[in-house]
Amino acid sequence: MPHDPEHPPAKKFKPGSPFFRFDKKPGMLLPRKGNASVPIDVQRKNLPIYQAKSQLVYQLRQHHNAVLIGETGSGKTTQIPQYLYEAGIGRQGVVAVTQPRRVAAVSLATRVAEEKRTQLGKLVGYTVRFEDVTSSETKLKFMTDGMLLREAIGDPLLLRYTVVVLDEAHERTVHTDVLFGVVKAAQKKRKEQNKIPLKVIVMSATMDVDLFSQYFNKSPVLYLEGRQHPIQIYYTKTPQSDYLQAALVSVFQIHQEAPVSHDILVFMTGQEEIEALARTCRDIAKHLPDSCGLLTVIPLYASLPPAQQLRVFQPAAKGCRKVILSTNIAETSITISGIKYVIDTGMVKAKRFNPDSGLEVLAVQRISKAQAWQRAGRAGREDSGSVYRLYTEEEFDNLIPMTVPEIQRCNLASVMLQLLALGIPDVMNFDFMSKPSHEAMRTALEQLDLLGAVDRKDEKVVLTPLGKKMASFPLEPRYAKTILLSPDFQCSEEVLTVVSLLSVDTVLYNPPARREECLAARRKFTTSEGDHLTLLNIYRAFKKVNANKEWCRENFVNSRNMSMVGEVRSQLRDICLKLGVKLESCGPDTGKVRRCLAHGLFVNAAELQPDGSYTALDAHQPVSIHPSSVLFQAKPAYVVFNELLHTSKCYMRDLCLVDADWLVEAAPEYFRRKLRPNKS
Ligand SMILES: Nc1ncnc2c1ncn2[C@@H]1O[C@H](COP(=O)(O)OP(=O)(O)OP(=O)(O)O)[C@@H](O)[C@H]1O
Repeated sequence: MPHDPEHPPAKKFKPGSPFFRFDKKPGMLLPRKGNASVPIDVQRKNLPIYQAKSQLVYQLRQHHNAVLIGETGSGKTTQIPQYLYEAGIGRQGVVAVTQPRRVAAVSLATRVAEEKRTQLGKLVGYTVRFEDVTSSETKLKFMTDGMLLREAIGDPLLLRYTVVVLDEAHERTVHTDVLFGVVKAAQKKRKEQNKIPLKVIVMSATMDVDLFSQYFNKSPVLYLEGRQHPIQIYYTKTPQSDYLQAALVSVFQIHQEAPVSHDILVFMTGQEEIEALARTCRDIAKHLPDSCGLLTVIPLYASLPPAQQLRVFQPAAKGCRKVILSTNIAETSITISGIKYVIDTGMVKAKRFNPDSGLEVLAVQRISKAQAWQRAGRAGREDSGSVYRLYTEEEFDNLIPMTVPEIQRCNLASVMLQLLALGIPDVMNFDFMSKPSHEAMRTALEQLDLLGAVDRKDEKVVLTPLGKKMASFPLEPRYAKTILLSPDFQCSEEVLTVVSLLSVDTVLYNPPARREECLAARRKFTTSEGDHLTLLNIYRAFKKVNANKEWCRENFVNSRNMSMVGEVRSQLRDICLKLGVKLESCGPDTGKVRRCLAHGLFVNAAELQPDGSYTALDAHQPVSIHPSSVLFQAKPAYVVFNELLHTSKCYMRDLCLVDADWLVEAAPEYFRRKLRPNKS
C-alpha cells in the first residue's frame, strides 16, 4: 500500500487489538500539500475545489439549477458561496446556504467570515433557531433548513434570496425534504411572475445524483474530483457485540500510542451513552502514566446548550488530547481542528414510524454507507487521518447505500401542519422528492384533525384558526396544542415550563457510580403524578434557589441544560404573548397541568391491562414503562407519554398519570373507539 512519506501509517495496534490494516479505498487520493499553519488564503487555494474554480463559476452562472458532488473536505461549503459572491452571482440579494444542523451553520459561518476577513454578522452571518447573527449587510447567510422553511411561511417566493445552496442534501431530514419542494416551487413561481430568478444549488459528498438532478428540473451534475488529505480506513477483524466497549478500547489504544496532539472523534448514538462513556474515559485516564499525556473528553449532542456544543472547536491545551464523543450531529459539514482519528461505532439513533399504528419510535440502528463515508470525512481535513470502523468490512458491504429519507420514517403531523401553513393547496400531492406513503400522510392529517388543527372545506384540507396558531410554535403539533389549551385549565405558566423541559432533553444527571445518592436527592421532587410533574417540581426548586450551581450539583441536576430550558421557555412565552394566550399559574393545583397534558397528548395514551402490562390505545400495541420513569413501580391505570423508545421492548418515556375521564373529554369519539368497553 502506498504511503505518503510525510504521513506514515498511523497505527500498529497491540496484539489482541480489534483492528487490522486495510488498504486505502479507491478514490481516497494521495494529498497535495496542505497545512493548517499556512495563511488562510493559501489554505483556500490548496483546496481541491480551487483548481476547478473558474469552470465551476462558469457553470453556476449559466444554470439556474446545479447538483454538485465532491469529496468530503474538498471545499464545497466554504468556497462555493464565496466564489458566487466574488463572481458577482446573486449579488442583488442574499445567498442562503442551508445546513441540517445548527452547529454546522454556526461553525461554517464563523470560518467563512474568517476567510473573508470580516466580522461575523456583517458580510457573512448565520440564522439558527433562537439566534440570528445577520445584518442588512449580510450577503452570505448560513442557516438551518428549518429556519429557511420558517421564513418561507412569511415569504413563499423567498424573495430575499437570489441563490439557495442546499448543502448536505444526502441527509434527507424532514426539513430538507420539505425545503426541496418549497424552493423548487418558489423558483417556478418566480419565473412565471417574471421576478428575479432563484438559483438552486444542491451539494453533498454522498448523494444519489440522478435522483436529485431529475427532481431539480434535470439539472446538470458537476463532479468535483480529489481530496486534499488521505484517509486510511480500518475495519475490525470480527463483528463486535459491544460497540461501546470496542469504542473504549480503541480510544485508549490510540491514546497510549499516538502523539498527544492528535485528537479523536468517536461517533455514538445518544446523550446517555455518551455521558456514561465520557465518565468511564475520565476515570481510566486518571490512572494512566503521565507519559500518555492528558485526556480531555468533550461530549457533543443536540440537546447540549449551543455554547457548550461549540467547545469541541476549541483546541486542546498543550500536552492534552481532545476526545470528542458525538452523536451524528458531527457527521456532516463540520471541520473540527485537530481531529486525526475517527472511531465509527456504525450505529445511530433514528426515528422509525409505523403508519398503521401511527406510532413513531426512536431506535438504535445501523448507519448507511453514506453516513459511514460522511463520518470518515471528518478526518483528513487539515492533514492525513485514520478511521476505525468498529465493524467488519463485510458488515460495511451489507449496509444500505443511502439513509432512508426521514420523511418516510417519521410521524408527518408536523410536516403536514407546516405545509398547510405554507399555503400549499393540495398537501396530499405536494411535490416530494421521495413521497411518503399515502397511509402515513393520511394518518398525519387524521392526527391533526383529532387535535383540531385542520378542517375540510370544499373537499380540501385547511387549517383551522387553532391550527394556524399551532403552526406558530417551533414544536410538535401536540405540544403546541397543549400550550394553546393551557389557559382553559389556568396553568399556562406550568405547561410552558413542562414543554420547555421536554424540548431540551434531559435536565437530570444520573451518574451510575452514585446511583443511591442520586435517587435519594431526586426523591424530594418525585411525585406519583408522573415524570412531567416531577420535572416541574425540579424546575420550581431550581428557580427558588436562583439557579444556584451548588444546588444543581447536590441535586444531580444539569445546570447547563436547565439554563437552556429557561431560554426556550422565554421564546415560547413570547410566541404566546404575540398570540394573546392568557398566561396564568395554577399554583399547587397540579392536577390542572395533568388534565391539560391529557388533552394535548391523548394520542399517546396507554392503559393498564388486567395482566399488569400496558397497551398504547391508539394502535393497541403492547408497551412498557421505561425504568427511568418515576411511575415504573406505580402502574397507574391510565397514562399519557411523550415518546416510545424501542430497545429490547417498546418503552414509553416521560409519563403522566391521567384520568380516563379526561381522555374521553379530550376526544370523545376517538376514545369511544379505543377504550375497553367497560371503561368507555
Ligand atoms: N473551521 C475550520 N477550521 C479549519 N479548517 C477549516 C474549517 N472549516 C473548513 N476548513 C478547511 O476547509 C476544508 C473544506 O471545508 P468545507 O466544509 O468547505 O468542505 P466540504 O467539501 O463542504 O466538506 P463536507 O462535504 O464534509 O461538508 C476543510 O477540509 C478544512 O481543511
